[in-house]
Amino acid sequence: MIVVKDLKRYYGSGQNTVKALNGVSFEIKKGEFVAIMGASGSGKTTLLRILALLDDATAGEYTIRGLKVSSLPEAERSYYRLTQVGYVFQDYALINEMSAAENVYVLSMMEGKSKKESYEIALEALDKVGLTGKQDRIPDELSGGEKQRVAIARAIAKKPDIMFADEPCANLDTNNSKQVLDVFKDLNDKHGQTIVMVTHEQWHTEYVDRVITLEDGILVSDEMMDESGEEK
Ligand SMILES: Nc1ncnc2c1ncn2[C@@H]1O[C@H](COP(=O)(O)OP(=O)(O)OP(=O)(O)O)[C@@H](O)[C@H]1O
Repeated sequence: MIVVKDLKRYYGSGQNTVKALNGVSFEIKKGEFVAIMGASGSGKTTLLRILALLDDATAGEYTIRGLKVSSLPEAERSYYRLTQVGYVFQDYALINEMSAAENVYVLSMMEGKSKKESYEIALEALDKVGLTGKQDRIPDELSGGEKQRVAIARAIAKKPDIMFADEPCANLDTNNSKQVLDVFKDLNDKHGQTIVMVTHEQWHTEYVDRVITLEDGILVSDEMMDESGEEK
């Protein structure tokens, strides 16, 4: 589904060049739940942002379902990003003045769907993340884990090809982290949602199929996991 070939992302120039990604290649199959791990500064967020079309690579090739997205014109990249890619941020990125349902359906409405249809899509997405009945709460009336689940609902409402999550549990305690990871696992198991998640917590590997580890912008290991989070 995703094919990445010799991806590079350099910041700055000359002696100050930072090689955030220095030639990374891998493939991700449809329906996989993949964790990207590695020390701080190893290039995880840089990689995720390029895969989600939020940033451009300096060099290399990137295809999604055979479509060479790395060389699409910006208008098409932007359309693809809006309609096909789900992204979950560390800090939820919810709009405080809007209810949970409104936060979820704002994207559907941007796509031109009616308010009624968008609201129904939002309720279905909130139901999938275990937030039935909380559609009218604003973010301040929700726990951190619930806020992140609203953000996940917003991401899945557009039925994305792929969902990306950048340290989605970074601001959550263990209990809320488990609820969020259970939602990802459920979406992956029951709906075959392809998920790529950056994390630095070893115990999160219990939830995923595969762990890709980066070190200084290079892929240093790519392991399949069994149910207990051990390498197969
Ligand atoms: N906009 C930028 N300008 C310059 N250097 C950057 C920029 N963004 C990231 N970097 C550098 O690129 C390298 C990789 O950063 P990145 O954020 O991808 O790492 P990370 O593995 O996600 O780290 P963390 O776990 O701390 O979030 C780091 O050396 C970082 O300082």
